[in-house]
Amino acid sequence: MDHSVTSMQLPSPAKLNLFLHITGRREDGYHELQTLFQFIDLCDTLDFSLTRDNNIIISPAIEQLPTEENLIYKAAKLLTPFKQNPHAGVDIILKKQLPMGGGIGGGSSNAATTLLALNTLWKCHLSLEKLAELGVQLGADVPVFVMGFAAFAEGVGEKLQKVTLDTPYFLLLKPNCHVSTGQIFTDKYLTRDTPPIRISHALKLGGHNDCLDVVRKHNPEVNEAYLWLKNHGDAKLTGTGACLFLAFDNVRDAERVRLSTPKKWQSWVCHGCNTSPTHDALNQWIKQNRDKCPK
Ligand SMILES: C[C@](O)(CO)[C@H](O)COP(=O)(O)OP(=O)(O)OC[C@H]1O[C@@H](n2ccc(N)nc2=O)[C@H](O)[C@@H]1O
Ligand SMILES: Nc1ncnc2c1ncn2[C@@H]1O[C@H](COP(=O)(O)OP(=O)(O)OP(=O)(O)O)[C@@H](O)[C@H]1O
Repeated sequence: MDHSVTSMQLPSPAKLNLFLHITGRREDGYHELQTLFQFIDLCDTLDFSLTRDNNIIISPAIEQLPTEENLIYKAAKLLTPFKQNPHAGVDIILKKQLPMGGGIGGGSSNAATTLLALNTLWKCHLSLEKLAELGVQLGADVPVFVMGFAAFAEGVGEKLQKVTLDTPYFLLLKPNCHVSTGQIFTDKYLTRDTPPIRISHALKLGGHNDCLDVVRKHNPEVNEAYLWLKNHGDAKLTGTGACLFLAFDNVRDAERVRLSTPKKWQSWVCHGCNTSPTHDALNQWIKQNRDKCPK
């Protein structure tokens, strides 16, 4: 078989929460949210190569993370009951660029990219909706990466309405610390009763991040970076942090502020997107391989 149809390289982008309101708490402890998700063109890359040995191999390993806990592995495992060929396996090479514990959803994105790639390579023929339903077991942020459109989200982040947003440039800052999502969501002082808003309100007026004060309290580095970034505009926290971001109309202004960023913090200039780069690349792959793929 042509090698191109047995392998696939896909980007795995980060997301930003342009705002994050916590509107309630469910009985299982999870929080009801309202958020606006946008993708950015800052990405990990995943290379998938089909094998015939029924194994899931991921390299290089992520430091201090056993393979069985890697969300890429868990996503591949979730799809194994749906493989057309029970002997099909996969070798996956992960080129990691996204910082972990940054609130930009790198792990969830890797899981979604794996679901999308293997659904095609293993010919599972599952719909995006079914993949999102499987993916939410791995993390609240997986469905938006599976669906691949910028979205107003409710529930725990899985009830998605497609939106079209402005696509500014962002300066993204990663303070030198790792925020535990679980710790933020269990803090007794977290605001959990922001009144729900309508999507029209969200699109017109935006919102705030209810996690910001609690994250700043637990993480002095985030506080310091927030105060620094605020001097340059409307600084925001994504998810439960640690990353902060600021929107710009043009790339020059974003680069100018980045140049003055204290070197102790990682920083990137990136572009907001309404479609996930994973979907753009997957659609391209499908177009190129349509005639070569046996049904
Ligand atoms: C904060 C966001 O990034 C916003 O997009 C997500 O809601 C978090 O998604 P995530 O990192 O995929 O989070 P998960 O792995 O599902 O959950 C981590 C922990 O955070 C808490 N958690 C998470 C999401 C949520 N809506 N309510 C919660 O209370 C739970 O204690 C959970 O054990
Ligand atoms: N493939 C993966 N890439 C990154 N992290 C992973 C992966 N698999 C499992 N993890 C675990 O998930 C944790 C959170 O990683 P992730 O990059 O998704 O953080 P995050 O950006 O804060 O996510 P979120 O915005 O969803 O809270 C990591 O600390 C790591 O232990």
